[in-house]
Amino acid sequence: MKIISSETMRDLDARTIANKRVASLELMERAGKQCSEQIELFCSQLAPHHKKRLIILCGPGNNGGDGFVIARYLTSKFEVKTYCTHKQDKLSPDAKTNSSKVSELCEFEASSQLLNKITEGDIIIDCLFGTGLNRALTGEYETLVNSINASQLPVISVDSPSGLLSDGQVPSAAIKATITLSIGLPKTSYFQNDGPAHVGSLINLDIGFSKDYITQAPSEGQAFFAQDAKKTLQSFTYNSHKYTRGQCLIIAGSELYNGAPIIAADSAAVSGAGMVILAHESLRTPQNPGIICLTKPPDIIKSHFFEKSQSVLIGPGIEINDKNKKLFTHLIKSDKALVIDASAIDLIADNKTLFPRNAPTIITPHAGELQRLAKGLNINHSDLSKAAQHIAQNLSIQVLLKGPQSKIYNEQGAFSYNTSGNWALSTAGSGDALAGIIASLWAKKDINYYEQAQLGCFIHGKSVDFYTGAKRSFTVDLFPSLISKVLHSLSPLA
Ligand SMILES: NC(=O)C1=CN([C@@H]2O[C@H](COP(=O)(O)OP(=O)(O)OC[C@H]3O[C@@H](n4cnc5c(N)ncnc54)[C@H](O)[C@@H]3O)[C@@H](O)[C@H]2O)[C@@H](O)CC1
Ligand SMILES: [K+]
Repeated sequence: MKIISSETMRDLDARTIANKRVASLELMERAGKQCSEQIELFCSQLAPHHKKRLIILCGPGNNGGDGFVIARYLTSKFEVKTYCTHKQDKLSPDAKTNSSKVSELCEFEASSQLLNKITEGDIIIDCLFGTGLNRALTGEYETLVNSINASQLPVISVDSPSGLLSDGQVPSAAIKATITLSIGLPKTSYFQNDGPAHVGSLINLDIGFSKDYITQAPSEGQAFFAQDAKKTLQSFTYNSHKYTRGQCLIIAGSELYNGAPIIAADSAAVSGAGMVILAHESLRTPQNPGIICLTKPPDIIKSHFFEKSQSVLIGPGIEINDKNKKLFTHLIKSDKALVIDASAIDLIADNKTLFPRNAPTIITPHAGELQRLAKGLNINHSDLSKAAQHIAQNLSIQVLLKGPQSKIYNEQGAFSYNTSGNWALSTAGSGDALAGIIASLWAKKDINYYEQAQLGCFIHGKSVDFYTGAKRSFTVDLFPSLISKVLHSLSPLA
């Protein structure tokens, strides 16, 4: 999905309204309704004893207007308190209209009391400022935002965490959101400067801007959202069988790291491939008995398992020894779609003359692995994003640079941000699941490999977004069931 500037977003709003495609109040109604659905969904995932009392904070502009619509939709379902910073007659016209529909539920001109009020609730809905914020927050706003951040309460920001400027800078204070509900299209501020540290999980809400306006809007980059995932997830036909669904081979593990292959294989098996073959070094078995396990296979490259596989994943938990070095060179020379993860990434530099390959390749490094590879290839690695782009173009491969906002570069150096996931992913074994998911999605011929890689990264992140327990208690054995939940949310036919 296209990322646009806040200025372009305002222009899109204005054109839509001026050309009478959709009335401004109707746009606000759609925004508020969809936000309230997402808030309800968030509440449904909380522990049963959680009181779910909502505090909606509304500013003077249309961002506040969205808040009044949300209040109207949610008041019959939750205990809702709505506070507005301004008097009703000082609000923007649409905010005023919507405030009048809930005026008996709302306290106006409440700025000075807000500090005491926020702790009367359990979830804060931030509708103070959206794309109209044009300067740093000061005075009471700055104090309020700092107190909200210190409150340890979940905050759902509508369209933008209040205080985040359109270039992603936070000159004074800004809400550190748990979730940001982006209205219309994602804005540059989410991805630049201080943006990533403030937006939390991103969800984009399509409120029905006309397709031609969106096409004409200048693009500031690409990001992958649930809407993209829905379009990219392939469906299978009634006569699918295990071979048409694809076969993927996973070469992973060592005596020491014998869990990594299990996580990768179990994640691959639930992501679409009809057959998953695991070649590994220990007697440990995956959760899924359908996975074919080859323990210490003598020469996997000569086996029919290799021949029949459309994709091969190499890396999770492998030891760098002569046998694996030789195997790696064979794989690079082969015509298989390759997913290269973990310590196998370290073997690329010695094989750099074998690139570009004749088949799609993706590497999935975290920052440290990318730095090592860049060093090995004599590429400047002071700026990791530039190094990733350089490597992608030079070797003609895809590079998935893992991090809080993972980026996926294609062979031409263009990239897209992933928008799912949270810090629960920062646990050992998480990357093995990601590599397994992508290998599974790549176990097919004639697909758009770049789109499928983005889909894989999105599914992986969304799995932990769907996890309803304490984030710190998330363990990687939960990936298979969560992946299945994510896929089902993307399509009832998944
Ligand atoms: N028709 C539309 O334009 C739609 C707008 N929508 C919502 O409206 C938002 C944009 O609305 P607006 O353009 O009214 O802008 P905002 O509601 O973001 O804020 C504008 C107001 O904040 C004041 N302000 C700006 N910076 C400030 C600061 N640092 N300290 C104190 N006050 C400050 C301005 O003077 C103005 O009164 C979007 O982010 C979105 O949430 C949605 O309802 C969809 C439709
Ligand atoms: K906001």
